[in-house]
Amino acid sequence: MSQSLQFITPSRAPYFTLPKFPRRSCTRFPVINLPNTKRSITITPSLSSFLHATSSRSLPSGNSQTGAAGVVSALSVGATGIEVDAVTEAELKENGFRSTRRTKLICTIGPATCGFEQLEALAVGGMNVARINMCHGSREWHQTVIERVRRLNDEKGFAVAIMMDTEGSEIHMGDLGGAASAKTEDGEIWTFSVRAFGTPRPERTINVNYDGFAEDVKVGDELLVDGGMVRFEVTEKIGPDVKCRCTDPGLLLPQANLTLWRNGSLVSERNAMLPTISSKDWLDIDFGIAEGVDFIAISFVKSAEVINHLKSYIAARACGSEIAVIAKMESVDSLKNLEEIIQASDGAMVARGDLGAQIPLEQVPSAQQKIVQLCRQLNKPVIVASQLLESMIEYPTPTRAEVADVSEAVRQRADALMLSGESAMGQYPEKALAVLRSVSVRIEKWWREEKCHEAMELPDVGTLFADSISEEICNSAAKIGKSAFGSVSLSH
Ligand SMILES: Nc1ncnc2c1ncn2[C@@H]1O[C@H](COP(=O)(O)OP(=O)(O)OP(=O)(O)O)[C@@H](O)[C@H]1O
Ligand SMILES: CC(=O)C(=O)O
Ligand SMILES: [K+]
Ligand SMILES: [Mg+2]
Repeated sequence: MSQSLQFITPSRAPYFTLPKFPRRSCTRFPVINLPNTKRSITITPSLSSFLHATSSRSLPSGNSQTGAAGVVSALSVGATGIEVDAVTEAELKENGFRSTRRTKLICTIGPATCGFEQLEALAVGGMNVARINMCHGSREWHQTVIERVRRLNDEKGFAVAIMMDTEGSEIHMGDLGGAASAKTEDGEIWTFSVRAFGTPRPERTINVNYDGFAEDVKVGDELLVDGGMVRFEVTEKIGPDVKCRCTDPGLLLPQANLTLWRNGSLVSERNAMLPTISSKDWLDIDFGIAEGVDFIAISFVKSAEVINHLKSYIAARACGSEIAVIAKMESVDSLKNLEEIIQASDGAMVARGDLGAQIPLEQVPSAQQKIVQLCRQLNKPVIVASQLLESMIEYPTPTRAEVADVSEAVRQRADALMLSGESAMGQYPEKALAVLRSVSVRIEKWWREEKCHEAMELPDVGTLFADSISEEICNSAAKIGKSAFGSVSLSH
């Protein structure tokens, strides 16, 4: 943690800091002049990409001198210079200290972005974290991606972290016999089955990973694929085969999640007993620990217990490791136990894709607002994920509604925004990232200038008497700053 952040809130972890930075070697950059400050400082690429933006949240607005000083001190200041990564350095050179973006950007890496040059283009475009989703691809495939990201960091001065996302044991489809997707039409009958199909597989058949599937479903149930992107009605059960009629057509993607609804309620039968971390997930976690990933995101978290268990496991397996555990909020259970899960985790993700299949879609925005706000109050980083720029999988420009959605997440002060299909298999990954970046920077500027960011009351966090005094001094300093400059985040 940087000194300035300790100065701002001595008893708190910085509000924007994800706890771990990717390992990389430190290459010294030449001395440069920073336009806003006229100060000559040495910039070194570093692991502090998450730190510097934290500070911009706490800066008084409308005073570049104070702002610059705040940022300078909030960066990791080594004996010989300030540590920033290559992207921040470019931003600083171009626009000065006030330009530094605080909203971090996460890109899911898939076939569209796994090449070294493609990864480099994303890093140049502002990717702070590369996410690998263990639902897809082999461990060897993921290992190659990790190795390329590390090489980018080492050779080119980036500070891109790696997040590994577990598959989880929720019910999902198998692959599509090698096909990238399968189109369904209204009224078509498809068979969902736990049987293994030979090749070539019969037409319109889908494997399901959960043995109890045929027993759990009832004729008349609604089957939602991929958070409701495609819908079926169960029409018949024949042994292990479940025949379904397509009611909302769309594209089926490999490994897509399946959710059952009956009479307007989510069905959780025996699948509710499946462990949050499956045996395959544990092997993936061992892989992640061995590869030294920076974050492990746990899918379909139901309670704090699983987070505590995983944290103990990591501590025992990787002594001294700082792998951060992110709880993915994508189930009804996670919403019921929100506070205890967030408290136990190092950060949370609003995983709106699957969440939208477990609660009515119209409740997703309020769930997002609640999770983001609670994370802010509990001082945990929070990621808003899924369908931020869904149309950009196919088109080079976003819809106005998507831009408004991204803006709202930034205005709520989400710490990070995540691309999924847009960067994993879309046609315009770099353009989608550029939209996230420009919208983030614009909204941050807007709230600084118009002083319109979300007000926030934080609970007292000083546990010791000395902590409470320090906290009070900081709050008072922030209030003085606020009256002088009009806008200071009292929170940090
Ligand atoms: N490593 C990969 N290999 C192949 N395709 C991938 C890979 N990662 C992602 N994809 C594709 O991108 C799509 C969106 O990725 P995303 O990570 O959101 O997956 P998902 O299946 O929706 O699961 P989750 O709920 O965990 O996000 C996937 O459905 C898949 O088609
Ligand atoms: C990211 C994720 O897992 C979801 O939105 O479902
Ligand atoms: K996943
Ligand atoms: Mg999910």
